[in-house]
Amino acid sequence: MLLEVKHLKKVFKTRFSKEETTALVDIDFSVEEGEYIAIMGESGSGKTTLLNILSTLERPTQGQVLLNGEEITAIKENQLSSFRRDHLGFVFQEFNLLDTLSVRDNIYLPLVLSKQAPELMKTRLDALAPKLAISELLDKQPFELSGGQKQRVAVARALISQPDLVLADEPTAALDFKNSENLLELFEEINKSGQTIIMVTHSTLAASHAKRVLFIKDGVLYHQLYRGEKNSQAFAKEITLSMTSFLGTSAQGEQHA
Ligand SMILES: Nc1ncnc2c1ncn2[C@@H]1O[C@H](COP(=O)(O)OP(=O)(O)OP(=O)(O)O)[C@@H](O)[C@H]1O
Repeated sequence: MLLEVKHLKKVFKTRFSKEETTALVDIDFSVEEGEYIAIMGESGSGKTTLLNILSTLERPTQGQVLLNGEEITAIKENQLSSFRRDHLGFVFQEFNLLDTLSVRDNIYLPLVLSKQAPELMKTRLDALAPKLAISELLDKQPFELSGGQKQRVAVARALISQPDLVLADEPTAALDFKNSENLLELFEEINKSGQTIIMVTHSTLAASHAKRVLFIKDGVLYHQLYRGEKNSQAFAKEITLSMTSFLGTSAQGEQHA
């Protein structure tokens, strides 16, 4: 099993008050290599907290996360950044590219930080750039790119270290419909080539491209759907029905996928 999430609980305590918020009550699931999972839930349901724990940015109050059998929730503070660099790839809503670096250097950054040889960086980028349609963009600066182009560069940066797991936080939220569709197709292709992906999203459309959707409510995983052989339109309908019946609301986010 690639990822095992065992009985995660997260309680936030505010420093100056006695108030506590239980963001995650008891979250338990596992992920096989090659899966593509979307995590959905209403605002405040605990999605970001869960993703932050999987990213090792946040520690759980109770429970464990194992990646390839290694307990990542127990990694020492001073080893966390190198762990993240070597094993995880991140794609964020706001791209998080550094404007002072060229596109190429942005993509190389995780490998520069882990002191990889320049030849290896070039070989990896030469293989990735055509797949992501960014070959023409490598010498530009991020501020010269459109949102869709920036997100493809961010995906290249996430993939260049050949991570065990790509974690994406609302990756289509800042994109228009067409660029969202392009990014979701790209994620599907990347997944087909073997990359495991976990994506948090409000968007039914985005989730409908995944192979499995986990629904979280009030810090509990209470439902999941498998796509199976369905196309994304049929799966989107099923997700909407689940959202409506289980969450008591209709799915959000259709305006920008
Ligand atoms: N650092 C923190 N300190 C205190 N409470 C927090 C903190 N982070 C999150 N929470 C609380 O934990 C609960 C879950 O928040 P979380 O951000 O995980 O939800 P979410 O599903 O990602 O929401 P959204 O979709 O709006 O991003 C909320 O009640 C939130 O207020």
